[in-house]
Amino acid sequence: MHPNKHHNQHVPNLPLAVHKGLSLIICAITFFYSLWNLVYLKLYLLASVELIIVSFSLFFFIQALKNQDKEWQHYTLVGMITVLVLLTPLQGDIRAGSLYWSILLPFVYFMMFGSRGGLILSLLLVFPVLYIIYTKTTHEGFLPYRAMVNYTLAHFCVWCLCYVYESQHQKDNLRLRNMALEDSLTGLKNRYALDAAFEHIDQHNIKAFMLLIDIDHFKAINDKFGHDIGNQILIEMADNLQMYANEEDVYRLGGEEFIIILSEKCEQEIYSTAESLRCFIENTLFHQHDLRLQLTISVGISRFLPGQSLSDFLRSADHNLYLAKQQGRNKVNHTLF
Ligand SMILES: Nc1nc2c(ncn2[C@@H]2O[C@H](COP(=O)(O)OP(=O)(O)OP(=O)(O)O)[C@@H](O)[C@H]2O)c(=O)[nH]1
Repeated sequence: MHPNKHHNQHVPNLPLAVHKGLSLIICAITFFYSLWNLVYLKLYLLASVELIIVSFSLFFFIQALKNQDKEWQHYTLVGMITVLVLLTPLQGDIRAGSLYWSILLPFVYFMMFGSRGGLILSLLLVFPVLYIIYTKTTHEGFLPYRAMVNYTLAHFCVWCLCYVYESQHQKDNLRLRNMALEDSLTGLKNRYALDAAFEHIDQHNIKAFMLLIDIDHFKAINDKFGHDIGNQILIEMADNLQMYANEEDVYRLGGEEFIIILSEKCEQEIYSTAESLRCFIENTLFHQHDLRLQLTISVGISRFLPGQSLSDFLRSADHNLYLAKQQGRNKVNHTLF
């Protein structure tokens, strides 16, 4: 083990989904209609509303490009599209077919607000659309009623499709996210999850400590008993570490290295926890098939200093771990007091 031999690779933060494309498309289409309504149809109120929407969607697009889009902007954008889609047939002639655009709204709602938000907003949309169909369709041959039934059925089908698709999409996203943050062998959180935890510590200036734990002479176990037994030992070690800390605070960094993040404790408590963990592992027999293995760990502790990067936080723990190994292993090394 050498200090600073790893922990330097940059792990990007996953960006929040932004709807750049949607705001740009809305901007372009609405601009086209605003010119049409202004110049040809002379529908000045509608054209003015459309030009306001053009300006907002352009603004949202620029914000999204800079990854500075806010939640209220998403709501405002969707609100504006809804108003536009409903206002156009009210202002103009329903036979021009502008109400057809309303069939797209459930897609937008589900895309922007997920399955629950999409479901509610799509349901709310039905009432004003039915009102418009009823009031703007000529009352002959049951036309308004036939149009309302057709619209309701079509809307219901789109609604179901969007709901099924978006629910599955959300489940897949959650599963992928968990997979991305989880160590596949031990089920512990991985380095990516550590990045997220560190961001929280850094942002809230939390008094946090890192225990960097390394199994002593693990290579010898692999060499003597094989890689599979080595893997089982790592799993058993992960279980043991979880008994010493909140499950959420234990990470596998890779190989035979683990991390425990402890917060809101004093230096003495941190040292005592690390020391009792070391003793516990030393006195625990690892059971693999008919093998009974006794293992030891070395621990390096670091304290998070405000403004420090994760690499620095890790480097400091790594240095203390290196010293623990130098002192003969089965040791806790720290510079806490
Ligand atoms: N079974 C198994 N072995 C792994 C895994 N990842 C890394 N290793 C092995 O872990 C061993 C780590 O060995 P070293 O870093 O040399 O250190 P060590 O033998 O533990 O000795 P010290 O750390 O100096 O006490 C290497 O043999 C790696 O092949 C894994 O996922 N499964």
